[in-house]
Amino acid sequence: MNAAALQALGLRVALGGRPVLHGIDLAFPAGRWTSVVGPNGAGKSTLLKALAGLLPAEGQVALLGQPLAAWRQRERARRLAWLGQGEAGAEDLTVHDVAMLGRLPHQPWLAPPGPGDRAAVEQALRATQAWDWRDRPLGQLSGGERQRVLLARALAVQAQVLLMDEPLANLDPPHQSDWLLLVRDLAAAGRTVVSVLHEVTMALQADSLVVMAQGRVVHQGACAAPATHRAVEAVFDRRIAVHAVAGRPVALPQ
Ligand SMILES: Nc1ncnc2c1ncn2[C@@H]1O[C@H](COP(=O)(O)OP(=O)(O)OP(=O)(O)O)[C@@H](O)[C@H]1O
Repeated sequence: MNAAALQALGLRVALGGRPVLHGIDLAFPAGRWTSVVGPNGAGKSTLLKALAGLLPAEGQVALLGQPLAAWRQRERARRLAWLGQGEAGAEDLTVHDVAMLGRLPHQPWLAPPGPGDRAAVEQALRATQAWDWRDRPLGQLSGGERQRVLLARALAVQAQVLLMDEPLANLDPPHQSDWLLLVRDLAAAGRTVVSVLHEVTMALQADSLVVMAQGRVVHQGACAAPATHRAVEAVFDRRIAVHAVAGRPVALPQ
């Protein structure tokens, strides 16, 4: 049994005076990729932000066995990488400099990047096939190209835990496949990945699935388990059905 790399206990969040998460208990084991699915407004992004400590929340989040609040900020930033949804800013920075932002938690205050930082950035940009644009400003890239740079920034952190909100946004099918291979490699190397995905078929390629509705977890289980497939169909009002194609679960519209 794997120890939980990230854990939520009784997690509650209110936004604009309205409860959005109603007491979430979840454990994300080390070396596993978990996807989170559910209808619009279910609270998936809010959950991910609360797990990253980006929102005020009641209850507890533990990262690698320590409460989130007990970590020093830089130490925490080395261990938990974040890829948000539709992130703006840094338009004038080059692709290389954007990816280098992922190394900030590793660098002494005001020190220039060292060889280890440059190697991590090159590796991350090559992994997302963004290395060739390293001198271009972020603001000149297409939506999918930009997403690959932001993914590289998250990879460059080399964190034990990666949280990604809609990482496939704007990615074409080959780069979605690349992302899948990348995430599997990360999990095989002992990292913990949690991704919020609208692409249910992609989500079902994970190790385990969290199904959310109305601010609650309605199911958590292995992606291969028939009970998980039934929970996915139910949460989307049976407008999709999960079938096995070439031995893998695939969600098709009804
Ligand atoms: N700043 C806010 N103030 C008030 N309510 C908010 C705020 N942000 C989000 N909400 C509400 O919280 C609920 C959960 O939002 P969240 O973005 O977590 O859902 P989601 O499952 O990620 O949705 P989607 O699939 O549409 O991205 C929604 O009902 C949303 O309207």
